[in-house]
Formats: sequence, structure tokens, C-alpha cells
Amino acid sequence: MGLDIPLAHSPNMQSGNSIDTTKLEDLLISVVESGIDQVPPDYIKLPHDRVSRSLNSEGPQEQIPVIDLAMMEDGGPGKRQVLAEIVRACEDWGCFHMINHGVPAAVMDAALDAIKGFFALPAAEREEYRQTKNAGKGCGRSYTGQGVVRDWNNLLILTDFSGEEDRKSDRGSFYDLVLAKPPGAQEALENYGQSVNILIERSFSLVSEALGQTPEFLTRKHTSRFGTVTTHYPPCPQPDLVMGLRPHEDGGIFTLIHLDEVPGLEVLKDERWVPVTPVAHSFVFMIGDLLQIISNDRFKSVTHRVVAGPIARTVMGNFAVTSNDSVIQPAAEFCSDLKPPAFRPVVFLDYKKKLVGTGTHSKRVEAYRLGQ
Ligand SMILES: O=C(O)CCC(=O)C(=O)O
Ligand SMILES: [Fe+2]
Repeated sequence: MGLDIPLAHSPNMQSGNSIDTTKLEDLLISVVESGIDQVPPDYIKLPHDRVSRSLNSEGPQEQIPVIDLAMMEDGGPGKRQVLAEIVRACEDWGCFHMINHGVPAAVMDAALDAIKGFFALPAAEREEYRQTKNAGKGCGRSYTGQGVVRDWNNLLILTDFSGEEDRKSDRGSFYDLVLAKPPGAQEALENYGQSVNILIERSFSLVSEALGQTPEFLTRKHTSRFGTVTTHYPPCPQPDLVMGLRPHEDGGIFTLIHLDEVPGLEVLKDERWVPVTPVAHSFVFMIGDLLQIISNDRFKSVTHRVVAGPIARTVMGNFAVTSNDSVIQPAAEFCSDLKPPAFRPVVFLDYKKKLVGTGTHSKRVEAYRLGQ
């Protein structure tokens, strides 16, 4: 979202033109359901953009850290320990599994079941939720644009991140998309939004403290907002030719990814791709680009990708962002004579418009580095 939506996938922002590409073609999921034993040419990546198995098959497989927020409950020492673990995970990995985070397992299950239920609807019913031109919500695909090799996924965008205007918070609903199908979906998603919102606020505080600041540090400077983009990866007959989701960093402050039980997510560590083993009812916390800028490179956004596989996979990405007019720049607290600001300021709305690379990966945040 990613944004490209957030951060990684914003279709409107990616296209840079006014062609309503989402209306011109069938959804990938519908193509797959029609019965194929070969992937369509539009999805075949150039060899250097494919999954290179040899890179991650050597040596013992490391795992991203698992951090248990329940350890904070007894007060002082527990909280210090959790914060120390968060600092270490953010510095070493840029991500970690967060468990016992307060979002009830039943709420997580109901929301993910609603999204899976949507993707299991008859094709004609899914079409009612197709993303249309100038609406950054609904069912579509990531990384539109001419000449772009598609990624092996479909999105269901619940929050419209593409607008020039910030969404009003008084609508009584967490999400822009109203999902009437399958039955009960909207209620499940509203419950989810309410619970995840609390965890997002808590995470803003934890990250602030992990950076050695007060719990309000980030939200005093940057209004907290969050939105949800769900991604479905249909079963793929030739996974080695495609990419579920290309390498990218999320363009928000941080992301909480809610995985199902099917593997596929990989994070880049020390130039090696490390598969993330799903942990039931965890959220995978990932540092986004804005936090890298604000922390002046102390916490770096994590590069990640998704490999396709023979089994369908569905995830919910919860993107912590800020208001469109928020100016993102290295905070004075992280700058000194020895460590001058590494990035020039950028307004969040402008950052969102910055395209993610269409082929070989390059970090978006580097475009704002000073002295380049
Ligand atoms: O599918 C996943 O595990 C990750 C999705 C992702 O990276 C994104 O939506 O930005
Ligand atoms: Fe992402």
C-alpha cells in the first residue's frame, strides 16, 4: 500500500492519467475462477522481478520478533521491557508481530471472514462493489498504469486514501465503503474499525515512547488517522512467474497487518528476504516511510513483498497515517550537529502522490533525502 495506497496501492494515484482502467478488465479473481492453468501474460514479471528462491533458502530461517503487549499490564518493569523489545525490533527488523494487543480474536475473525466472504461472492455481486474512476474505495487492483506488469492480487479498499480532502470524522462510520454483502459484513467491519482504532492510538503512544519521547509526541505533531485496505491473493497456477505484491514500503506512519493463516509475506533484512510465519490473531506492526523521516532514520521503513502461492490468501492492512496537510520532516528531537536532518520536509498529500516504482524497487523515501 501498500498505500500504494498508503500507500502502496492507491490505484488513482498510481495511474497518473484519467483512464478508468478498473472498468476495462475483469477482476483477477474472476479470471482465476473461470479456470486457468497458466497465468495471463499481463501478470508475468520480468525475470529479475520474480521470486528468487535461492536467496532465502540458505541457512537457518530467522523469524520476526513476537512482542506480547500483555506484559505491560503489571506496570513499570513490564512496560520498560516491552518498550525495549519494540526498540530492538524496530531497529533490527522494522517490524514485529504484536500479540495480546486488545483487539478481541472474535472481532478479528469476524472481519476477516467478512472480507473472505466478499471475495467468495458470485462474480456479478462483486462487480457491484467495483472501484470506479475518482473513487478510491471498492474492489479493484493495485498499481494501475499503462505498461505496468500487474501484481497477483485484488484489493477491497474500505478507506478512500486518495482524496484531496481529509475525511470527516463525524459520519458515524469508520469506513468509506459500505459493504452490504455478505450479510453481517458491515457490522463486523464497524466493530473491527472501532477496536483497531484503539490499538492504532495505543501504537502511536508506544512508538513515541520507543523513540524516547512522551506518549503524545507523535499525535501532538501529526493528527492520527487510520484506514483499511484489504488484499486478496487468488490461488496461482504458476507462482514463480508472478509476484503477489511487489517489493515496497508502506507510505504511512506505521501499518498493522492482519494476516490469515496462509504464508506469503516476506520482509527484507540484511538484503535477504525472510518469510513471515503467521501467528494467530497477531498484527504485524511495520514501520512506514513517514516514521523514517520523522525519526531522522532512527526507525527505517521495512521493505516487504508478497509471494503468490497455490492457496488463496486474504489480509487486512490497517494504515496509520496523518492529515493531508501535515508537514512531515525530521523532528528536532532527533537532529543535532552530529546528526543533521536527513530529509527535506514534505506535505503528506504530496508524499501520497509520489509513485512507487513500477519495476525494480527503489525506496520512495530516498527522493526526499538531503544532499542527494
Ligand atoms: O499481504 C500482505 O501480507 C501485505 C500487504 C501489504 O504489504 C500492503 O497492503 O501494503
Ligand atoms: Fe505493504
